[in-house]
Amino acid sequence: MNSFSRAVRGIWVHDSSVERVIAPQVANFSSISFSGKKIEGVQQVQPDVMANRDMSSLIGGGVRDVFGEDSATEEQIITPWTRAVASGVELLRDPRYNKGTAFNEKERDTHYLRGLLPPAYLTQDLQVKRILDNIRSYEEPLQKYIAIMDLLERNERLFYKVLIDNIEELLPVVYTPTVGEACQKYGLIFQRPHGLYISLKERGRIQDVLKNWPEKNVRVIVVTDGERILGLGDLGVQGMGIPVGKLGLYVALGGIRPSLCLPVAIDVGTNNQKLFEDPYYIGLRQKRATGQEYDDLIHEFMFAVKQEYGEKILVQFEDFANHNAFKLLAKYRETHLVFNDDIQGTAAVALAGVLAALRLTGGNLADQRYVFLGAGEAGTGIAELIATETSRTAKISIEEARKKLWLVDSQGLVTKSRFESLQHFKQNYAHEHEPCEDLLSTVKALKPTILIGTSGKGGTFTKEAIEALASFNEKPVIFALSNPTSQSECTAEQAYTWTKGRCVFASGSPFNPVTIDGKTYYPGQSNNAYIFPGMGLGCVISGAIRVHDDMFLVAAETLASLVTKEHLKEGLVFPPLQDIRKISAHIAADVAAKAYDLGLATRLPRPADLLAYAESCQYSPLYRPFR
Ligand SMILES: O=C([O-])CC(=O)C(=O)O
Ligand SMILES: [Mg+2]
Repeated sequence: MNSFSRAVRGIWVHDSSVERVIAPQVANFSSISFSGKKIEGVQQVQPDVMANRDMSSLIGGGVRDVFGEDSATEEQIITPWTRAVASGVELLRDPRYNKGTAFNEKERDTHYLRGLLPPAYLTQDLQVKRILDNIRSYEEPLQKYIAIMDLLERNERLFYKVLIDNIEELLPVVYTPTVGEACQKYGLIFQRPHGLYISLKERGRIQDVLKNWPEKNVRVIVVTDGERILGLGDLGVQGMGIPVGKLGLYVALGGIRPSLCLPVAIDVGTNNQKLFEDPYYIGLRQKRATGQEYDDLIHEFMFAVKQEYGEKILVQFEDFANHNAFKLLAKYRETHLVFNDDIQGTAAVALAGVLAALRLTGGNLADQRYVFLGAGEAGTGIAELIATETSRTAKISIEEARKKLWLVDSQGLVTKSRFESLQHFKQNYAHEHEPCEDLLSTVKALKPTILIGTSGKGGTFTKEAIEALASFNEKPVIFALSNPTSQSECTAEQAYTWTKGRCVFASGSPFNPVTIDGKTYYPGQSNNAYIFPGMGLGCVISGAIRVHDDMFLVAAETLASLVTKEHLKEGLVFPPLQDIRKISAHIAADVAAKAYDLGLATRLPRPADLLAYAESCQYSPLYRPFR
């Protein structure tokens, strides 16, 4: 290495504020550009350079040998990672560091930006306002989605600032319902790729693929195989929109820093005929791999991520079809830090909603009778968490507690007589009863106090069923949880109208307030976005190595406890989303405390004030000054 490149190493040591990692994947790589100049002959950074990285990003004690160079044996392949200070046009094109018109005069000089930007200087706040004005000018939700995701590709901090400052307005754009439409048209609207695509073509070399991801210190992965995207079914690899959206919320709602997040779409094909016919489809055009071939790919992935990122990598399974979702969770919860958001996250948010609703309707968990329309991941996940909490608080057996919860699937009421033909995850809820062929007859026969929709099918809470529910409950609780809005079991307006304004209503996707006869009702949003960002932050700050069900129970209790009397007076059973970062910090602190109590936390010593610690770890999207 010549003296010039040694000098460059010295500069790296002193400047970590604008550092970035670049990935010279080409075999003959021999130069990098530095401050607009080409530097020849730089091949490999000494591992000790990494010691000068921003170590606060290694929350909870990450591994130092992040590039795996120290530990590599002579036969092992290493990737010649190197870093450079970004400047000039490259700085403007780097979304992590770009500030656009918010670069000040001094930064424009120091970083070779003169002339590359128009003369005006805008504050970040003014940029936020400008972006909002732009987004609001689009009529179609999908146009808004494209515009804001485009911002993420240009200027990451501005994207998160816009999102964090305007959560209530923008959540429906970056998340349900619009993200559903975005996934359906993902090929058409495809611009720059987000996240990591792992298809059957990468079989046998998934770890190498992970090495192509520019961040080495990943702590949270959201992964889907695209088979059951929201209530929209199989969208193949276009399900990528979901991990990208969910990780956006990990950052905006939870405060996990963006560089720690990795969205993954696993592509094993699709059984969606429409996608085969779509010329713009971006995935493999083959039927879904199943059985051993499927299991092997997932297994390789699960072990590659642990190999690459260590024991404390959190993997969130998202939008897998029922048959795989339960199986994968059962298989990997023993060996990895994993949870399934559709089973466990949805369950925690629904339990929180029920706990808060009981403060409005009176009674306790054990007094309730529940009917679920839909007996898949969400339905059985919620049922099991409610049964667990009921068993714990009422001091009855879990079997007794389960008897209060009834499932209705496409064949009607789940009963003992159907036991043999039931999928295993429904069997705990096959109670003795006469057959009921649909929701209406079930509601009439069982007289539930709480009705929960997890069917993935829109319009399935019929007027007759809701009116029947309202006929024997003063304040019926109705949760229509399926997503996106088109799949919601009923609308907020229908629920309030059919119950003459008496119901406590929440839905998975947002509905606007409804005014009937001069009275306004405020529907709640029972979406797992209340839980997973805080759950993830709690795992990361405690260095948890496994997710225990009690961590979801505590997350639900914490969320419910944050619902105030004032919220309840308005009929709200969830706290306002605009407070979500605080809510997430509370959930994170309590989840972390539970992880410590259970001996699952590795970040030692345990911080004395976990809430203050959680808040101090939250990512801020404010621009940082450059030299
Ligand atoms: O993404 C959402 O809005 C909630 C969720 O996990 C699902 O519906 O699959
Ligand atoms: Mg989901």
